[in-house]
Amino acid sequence: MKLHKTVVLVGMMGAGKTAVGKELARMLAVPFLDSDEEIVAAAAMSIAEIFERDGEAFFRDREAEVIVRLLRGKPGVLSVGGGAFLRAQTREMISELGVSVWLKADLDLLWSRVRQKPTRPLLMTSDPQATLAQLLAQREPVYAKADLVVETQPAYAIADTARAVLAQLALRADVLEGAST
Ligand SMILES: Nc1ncnc2c1ncn2[C@@H]1O[C@H](COP(=O)(O)OP(=O)(O)O)[C@@H](O)[C@H]1O
Ligand SMILES: O=C(O)C1=C[C@@H](OP(=O)(O)O)[C@@H](O)[C@H](O)C1
Ligand SMILES: [Mg+2]
Repeated sequence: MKLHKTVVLVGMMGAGKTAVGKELARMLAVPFLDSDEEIVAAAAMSIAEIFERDGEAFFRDREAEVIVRLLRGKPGVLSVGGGAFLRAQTREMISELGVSVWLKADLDLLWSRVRQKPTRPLLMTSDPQATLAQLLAQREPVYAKADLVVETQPAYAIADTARAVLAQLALRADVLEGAST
């Protein structure tokens, strides 16, 4: 298999972008990149600490820069933070240099995943479940602009979802050559 463009996984917090992206990169034998991990490593601070010290706008600017830098590298799998695709300029860069895949999940599944880890600053509210629901409603129309959509299901293991993404990519000869799925 030969990957011609970086595959960018977009979607809500808890959709599994980071977990599925790692597995997909392994299946494709290409590098795995995660914009959050890059920002955390460069800042030597957690995402929550960056939000607290420098604010969300600062984080969003760093996120946009990191994504463009990673897109210019050799093709791989790039999982971005849930808010990254909201920025029009970032969407344009992704559509120019990569292929976007929306990992779509419903509220119950997202909540079951994110409630276990209090690491996401946007959910540090008095009612994080309601906040998640609001963000999902606001963002779904934007995620729908992605090139491809893969629905994640509660019964799917990480590898099952990665295989579902691979099957979508295999339909696009301009993205992935020689897939036998
Ligand atoms: N079938 C599955 N698919 C994706 N993630 C899963 C699955 N089962 C459990 N998870 C877990 O859900 C959590 C959220 O996934 P993560 O990859 O961090 O999402 P995101 O990067 O989209 O916020 C992680 O702890 C991940 O391991
Ligand atoms: O949805 C968002 O705005 C965010 C999602 C997070 O990444 P994940 O989507 O990987 O959880 C992280 O970038 C930050 O907490 C903001
Ligand atoms: Mg992630």
